[in-house]
Amino acid sequence: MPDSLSEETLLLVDPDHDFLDWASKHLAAKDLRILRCDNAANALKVVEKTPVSVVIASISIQPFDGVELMGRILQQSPQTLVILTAGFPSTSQIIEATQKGAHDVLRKESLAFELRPVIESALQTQEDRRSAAQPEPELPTLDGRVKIIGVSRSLQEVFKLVGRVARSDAPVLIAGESGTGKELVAKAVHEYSPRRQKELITINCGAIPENLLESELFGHEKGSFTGAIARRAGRFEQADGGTLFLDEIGDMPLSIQVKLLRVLQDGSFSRVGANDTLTTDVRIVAATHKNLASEVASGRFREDLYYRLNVVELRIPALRERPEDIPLLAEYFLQRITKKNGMARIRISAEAISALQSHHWPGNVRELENTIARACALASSNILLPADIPLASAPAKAGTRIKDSLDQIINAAPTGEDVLDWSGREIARRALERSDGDLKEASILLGIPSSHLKEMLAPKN
Ligand SMILES: Nc1ncnc2c1ncn2[C@@H]1O[C@H](COP(=O)(O)OP(=O)(O)OP(=O)(O)O)[C@@H](O)[C@H]1O
Repeated sequence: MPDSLSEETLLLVDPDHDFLDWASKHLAAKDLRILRCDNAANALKVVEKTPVSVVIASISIQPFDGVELMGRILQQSPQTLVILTAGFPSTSQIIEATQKGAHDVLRKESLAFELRPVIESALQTQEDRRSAAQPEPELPTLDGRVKIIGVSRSLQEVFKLVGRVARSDAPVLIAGESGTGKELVAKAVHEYSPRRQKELITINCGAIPENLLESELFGHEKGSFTGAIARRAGRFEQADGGTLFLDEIGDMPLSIQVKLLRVLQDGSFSRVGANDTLTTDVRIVAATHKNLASEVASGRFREDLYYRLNVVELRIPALRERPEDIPLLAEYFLQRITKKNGMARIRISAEAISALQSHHWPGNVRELENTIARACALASSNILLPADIPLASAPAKAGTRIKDSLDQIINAAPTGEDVLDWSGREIARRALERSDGDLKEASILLGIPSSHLKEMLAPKN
């Protein structure tokens, strides 16, 4: 350890004595005092008596767990940095621990490489903070419900960021390819925020025609346009006190971007056809699969709005960049799909997992979910082998099948109808039929968002 980190006290809390021995040796340095405890009650007594700079504690310590230990330590010593460790921290453990003030949450198995640099940087943070340290505000107890699977480092960093930003009102911009889980992350931001008792309203800016989007967002007065038969509140009013999730913000027309900017600046807006100004208290979470900076450069997105929205950016990595998430995601979808359909348990072979991990996944997690759903439907035994998994990079035979299906669709289109409109509607209708009318299920089957499916089903003029 560098000299600048001298005269610090580090407390290791873990039930495993071998780990305590290893970590004490591994971190030993001149002028670094290392204390150790194998239970939480004693650790608390140590912190009561001795100023401790950094605590590194196992989440599964006894007689109360590491998260509770951290809460009690931070109550009496808000300056202390607490790092929690767990064999396999769950999404909610990471978010909650970070939100309740953990400096970091680490997987046990990565400690051999990470422990020393993490402690060094924590001690450095302590030095930097020493003069101006402010206690973290106490946070309400949270019980998030959204289930997000992810063990990759990159996704766990996203969870930590969610934990940090959820409690503020700052706008959040979630970026990532289609199907990476942007909507799930938006839900997590809401569910872990103090606004969670109020509504999370979602609107897909790309799926609503420009002339309707304004009234959808801001509401309208009776008679303000043909079809406005009654006064109607918009999404901004409905979401008052809660969160408004603007999906596909990159598709929002420029005329509406100006109005959104006004709400972001001072919380005010007017219904379509009204002169008076209303105010609202809404937290904005926006998402896009587009590169908004290039949309700004090409004049399709307002620069001032971009900076207003991009106060906190959460970037969700593509699935192909985090193949280590695939085994757990596949298992999660398998269990969910078989349970939902009352099917017997289906397992997945190691070879099939390898095949999934080497696929490119242009449709990301949605495509994986869809692939597992199809594999379950077609499975000939209770174990999925590579041959049971229909991946898109399939051989030429698949191309022939697609051509045959296309010929069938084109031949079946009624004369006088636009074949593209008709076939889109037909595909959507068949998927819905196969899913017993369940829109969500049908959208998974096709690998498209349900808002697109709704659009495909709508009759065209
Ligand atoms: N980490 C994850 N854990 C569990 N399910 C996930 C995860 N990521 C995505 N999913 C599932 O994948 C599907 C697509 O996710 P979601 O709709 O949040 O993606 P998106 O990025 O918003 O997509 P789009 O840009 O097309 O709207 C959903 O069914 C969601 O539940």
